[in-house]
Amino acid sequence: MSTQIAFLKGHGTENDFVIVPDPDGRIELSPAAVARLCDRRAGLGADGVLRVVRSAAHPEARAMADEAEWFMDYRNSDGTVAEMCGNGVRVFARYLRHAGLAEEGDLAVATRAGVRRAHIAKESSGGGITVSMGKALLPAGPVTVTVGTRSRPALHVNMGNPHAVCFVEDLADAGDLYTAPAVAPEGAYPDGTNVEFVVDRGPRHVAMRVHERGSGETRSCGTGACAVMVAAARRDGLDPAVTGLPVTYTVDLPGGRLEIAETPDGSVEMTGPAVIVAEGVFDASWLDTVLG
Ligand SMILES: N[C@@H](CCC[C@H](N)C(=O)O)C(=O)O
Repeated sequence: MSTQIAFLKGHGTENDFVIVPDPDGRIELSPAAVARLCDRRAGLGADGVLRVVRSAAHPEARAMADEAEWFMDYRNSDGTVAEMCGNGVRVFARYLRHAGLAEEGDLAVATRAGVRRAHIAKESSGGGITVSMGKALLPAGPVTVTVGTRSRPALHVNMGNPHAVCFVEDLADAGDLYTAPAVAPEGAYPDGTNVEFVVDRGPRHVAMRVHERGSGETRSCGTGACAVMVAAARRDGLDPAVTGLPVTYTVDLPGGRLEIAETPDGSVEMTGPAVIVAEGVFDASWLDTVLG
C-alpha cells in the first residue's frame, strides 16, 4: 500500500513554498527529496520547503516547545537547511490559520534562528502578517560583491541568516543572477550568503533583487528585505537606537512589496501578504522512485 503525503502550496510576495504538514515529525525529507519537490519541471516547484512539525517532536526545536507550539523546518530548493526564512514565517503562520491550528492575532513560531513572533491581522483589515524578525547584527569588516568585472562595497547584515547588501545604480547591474555573485573575503561567510542588490525609489523607499543561497534568484526574500532596510537606514544616517524613533522603509521586490520597520530597541518588523494557493497529495513512492 502506498502512502499519501499531504502538501500545500503557498507564497509570500511570490517567494513560494511547498508546505508539508508533519505534526509528529514522521516524514524524513532528505536533501534530494526536497530538491525534487522544489523542481519546477519534475516536481511540485518552489523556492523552498516548509515542514510543519510540533516543536516537541523535533530535536532542534524541543527547547522552544514551551514558547512556540510549531517549528518551521525550512529548506532551500537545493535541499540545504537555512536558519531562517522571513517570507516562510508569514506563509507558515498563514498555513496554521488556514488549517485551524492558530487564530488571528499573535502567534509564536520556532525556527532554527530562535522563536519569531507573528501577528495575523484580521481579514477585515487586509489580513497581512507582521513578523518580529529580531535584531539585525552587523559583523565588522569590509565585504565586496563582484558582478562581471565590477566590484562594489557591500554591508554584511545577519538577520538570523547571512546577507551581503550592495547598493547599485540600476537593478540590471545585478546581471542575470543565474549564478551566485562573488562575495569577498570568503572567510566573512563561512556558510555562504544571500546577496541583495538595491536601488533608491524615493525617501525611505527602495527596490531590490536577490540571489538566495541555496535557491538562486527568487522574486522575494523577507530576511533580505529586512537586511536591506537596515543597510539603507544606516546609509541614510538613521538609527532608531540613537534617535529613539522608529523608522519604516518600503521595500519593493519583483514579487511584491514589504514594509519593514526598525524600533528603538533594535527589533526589525516585517509586514506583508501570505497566501495558500493549493493543496493536494503526492505518493511517497513517487519520491522513492525518483530517488531510486
Ligand atoms: N526566502 C527567505 C530566505 C530563505 C533562506 C535563504 N535562502 C538562506 O539560505 O539563508 C526569506 O524570505 O527570508
